[in-house]
Amino acid sequence: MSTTSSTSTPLLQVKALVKRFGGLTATDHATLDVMPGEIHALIGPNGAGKTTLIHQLSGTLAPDTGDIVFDGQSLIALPMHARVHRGLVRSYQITSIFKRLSVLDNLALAVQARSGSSLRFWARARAEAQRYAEAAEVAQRVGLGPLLGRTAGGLSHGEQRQLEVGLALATQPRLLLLDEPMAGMGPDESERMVNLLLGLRGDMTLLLVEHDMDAVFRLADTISALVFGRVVASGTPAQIRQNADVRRAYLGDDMEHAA
Ligand SMILES: Nc1ncnc2c1ncn2[C@@H]1O[C@H](COP(=O)(O)OP(=O)(O)OP(=O)(O)O)[C@@H](O)[C@H]1O
Repeated sequence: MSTTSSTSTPLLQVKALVKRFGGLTATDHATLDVMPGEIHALIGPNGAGKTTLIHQLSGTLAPDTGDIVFDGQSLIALPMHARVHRGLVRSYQITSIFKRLSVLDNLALAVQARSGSSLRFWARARAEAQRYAEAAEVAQRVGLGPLLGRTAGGLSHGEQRQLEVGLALATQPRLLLLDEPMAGMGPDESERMVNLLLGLRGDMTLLLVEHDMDAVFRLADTISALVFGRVVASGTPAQIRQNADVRRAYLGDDMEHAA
């Protein structure tokens, strides 16, 4: 895994991505840079093309034109698993929750999926102990430390979303893509997720799509706003709050409330 990126070089460069569905242009020369170690939020009104953009980054959708450069290399020709191998991971794209298994077993399986199991017999027991230790560490990071033995299917909605982030973390991403991590959460669950994501800042790079503006403005180092498939602004939360195009797109509503 390369660690050559300097802080002034973007980890991810999204270059003029165009994706059309028939007559509809869902992403229209979408362009943005994600810097290493930052929390970058992608916002935009409903139907702006946020999910379509994330799908193109993860490799589930191929753009019509444009480029995606990760750590200096184009990913455009690479399938999803090869992007994951390079460290570009979308939460719950690799592993989904096994509801009848425990939190710890779920995470241990995700660690195993990353590390493979081509070891000789005599080394397997030690590897398994290491896997479970790492799984327990990940559980701690996502706030599920006290729930290691709990069956995943019995977790609350918010806890299951925490586990999904944990499953992605177990693959040791360099850049983690999160599509609406706060969706369907109550205030307490959202607060826990915000704190969880703040705890990851610096250790990895996060690109998240989120409608909860309070969460976005608390979390993000950089915000990019997508309107009709175009990135109309990219900047600090203060810059985005003041941006006329962004305010127009939201008709002032959510922006006014975002602290
Ligand atoms: N597979 C598809 N086929 C046809 N049109 C699609 C497809 N996927 C998305 N679209 C359209 O592309 C546009 C962008 O959709 P997308 O889901 O990316 O927006 P979004 O910003 O994520 O919206 P939301 O915030 O509501 O989730 C929408 O008009 C949507 O209807």
